[in-house]
Formats: sequence, structure tokens, C-alpha cells
Amino acid sequence: MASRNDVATGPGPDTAEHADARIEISGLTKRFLTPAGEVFTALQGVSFTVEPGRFCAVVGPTGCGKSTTLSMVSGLDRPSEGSVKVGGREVDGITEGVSFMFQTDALLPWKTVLGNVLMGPVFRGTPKQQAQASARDWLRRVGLAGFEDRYPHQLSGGMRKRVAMAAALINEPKILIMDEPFGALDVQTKAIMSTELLSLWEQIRPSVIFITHDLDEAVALADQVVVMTSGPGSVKAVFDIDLPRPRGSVQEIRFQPRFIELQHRIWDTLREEVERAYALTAGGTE
Ligand SMILES: Nc1ncnc2c1ncn2[C@@H]1O[C@H](COP(=O)(O)OP(=O)(O)OP(=O)(O)O)[C@@H](O)[C@H]1O
Repeated sequence: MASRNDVATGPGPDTAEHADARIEISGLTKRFLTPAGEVFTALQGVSFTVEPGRFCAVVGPTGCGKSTTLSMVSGLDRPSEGSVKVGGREVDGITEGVSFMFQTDALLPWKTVLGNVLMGPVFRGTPKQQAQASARDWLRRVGLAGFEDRYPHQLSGGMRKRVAMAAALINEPKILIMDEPFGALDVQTKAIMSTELLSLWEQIRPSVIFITHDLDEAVALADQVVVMTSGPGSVKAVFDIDLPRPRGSVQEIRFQPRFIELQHRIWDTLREEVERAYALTAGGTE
């Protein structure tokens, strides 16, 4: 059986071997009880599928339920109705083979860079020496060779993201869940990190769900962009992004005529929802 490093580089290697990385979200509805005891519907009937090895970006107005959707894909929370299936099996707890990256760094401040990156393999029972070699290799891949002994507070924001990326990818996850991972970075660092993410993703090809508020970032990275409605969140449209891969520099893709065309089409769909959400939170009427 091929290792995950042998995965083909074309989009969506949809073979039986990779079927365990298919994410099927069907009729997902989530209700919360507010502190006042009222039922609040955050998500209503969300359905979309991420085929194995595909990169799916989710965009939508603030508060539409993007993070809530992710918490159910990862098994951290349970749906009120509907289901999430990974590889055909309903998610009912923390899912094996899933790695995460969030806007805030999930690095342990008391561990070195190397210590942070090798935690995943050690946790999964890899012998320490092997885990260290693998962590050093991943730190080299993310451009941090020579920084193994630093602590997170001694790194820049971009470098901490690189450590987080190495820590997420060293596990060679079948699914990578990312919630605005580069949201706190300056524009230039964000573009560099996005390009690096794409090139690393192309080596491992996990199925990705990537939440962002940045539509340019969504189009530049993804094979499909899911547009959500304002709350309660549902799927308004799914766009296929047919820009060729490998995409190369995220900065340069933005000048391609096809990129601009797709960006405009998706923004036409998204704008109405963003305006509606803004009107609601600003106390206006629909
Ligand atoms: N545990 C909870 N209890 C009550 N309401 C919640 C809870 N978690 C989330 N919500 C509500 O559900 C809605 C969706 O929240 P969520 O964080 O998923 O949105 P989002 O699209 O990720 O937002 P943003 O883009 O601002 O990060 C919000 O109105 C939020 O207040």
C-alpha cells in the first residue's frame, strides 16, 4: 500500500485507497441554548462534500456558523440534526487522522520548537529518536532548520505559524482542519505562508476544510469554495475553482484573468450575505 507521500498531485485523487478521507456533511443543524434559556439556531441544514485530497475553503459572514461546522467535523461537538461522515463513518467523537490549525497558535510555551513538533508522533507511540528525526525534517521543510531549540516566544508570528504547520503536517493527516490559520498575520507574511501551505499540502494531499474571511485567499488555495448564508448558516452556493495546480505563488495567481473572474462571481454571491449580517448586527432591518 502506498504511503500518503505517494499520493498523486492532481486534484481530488478519488480512489478507494483515499476514500477514508472523504468528508460528507449532510443536513447539519445546530441549536444552542442561550443563557436566557432560548433556543438559538446557528446552523440550518448545511450539506456539502469534500472529496478525498481536495482543498475546500468555506467563506461566509461573521457569525454564520463556520467554526461551529468545523467543531462537528472534528468531533468536538455533536449536531442537533444531520450528520458528518468521514470515510463513510459517522463522526461521534474525536476523529482519527485529523490535524488542526487555528488563528491562535496552539503551541506549548514551555516546549522548544522541536519539542512542540515532535509531540504528535510521540503521542502516537513513535520512538523518540524517530520522532525527533521526523520533527527535524519537518522543521527543515517549513524553513526553520536551525531554530529547533528556540521557544515560541522567541519567534515571529510567521515563524510560529511555520511551527504550527510542521506540528499539524508531521502527523500526515488524512484531514486538515484550518480555522483562519493566517488571519492574524500581516498581508505579506500571509501570502508567503499560504504559498508554503499549498506546496506542503501538495506533498501530502489531506482533504482540507479551510475557513477564511479573505475571499482572495479562498480562491487562490482551494479546489472548491463553499459560500454560507448569514445566520442561521446554510450553504448558499459551492463554486469549483478550476485554476491549474500546482498553483505556485499565491501573490501571482491573483493577477490571472480566471482568478479575477472567479473572485468576482463568488463575491457577487457573498456580498448580499455579508451586508445582511452587517445590517442585523448593526441593529438594522433586512
Ligand atoms: N456554545 C455556544 N452557545 C451559544 N451560541 C453559540 C455557541 N457557539 C457559537 N454560538 C453562536 O453560533 C453562531 C455561529 O458561531 P460561529 O463561531 O460558528 O460563527 P463563525 O461563522 O465561525 O463566525 P466568525 O466568522 O465571526 O468567526 C454565532 O451567533 C455564535 O454566537
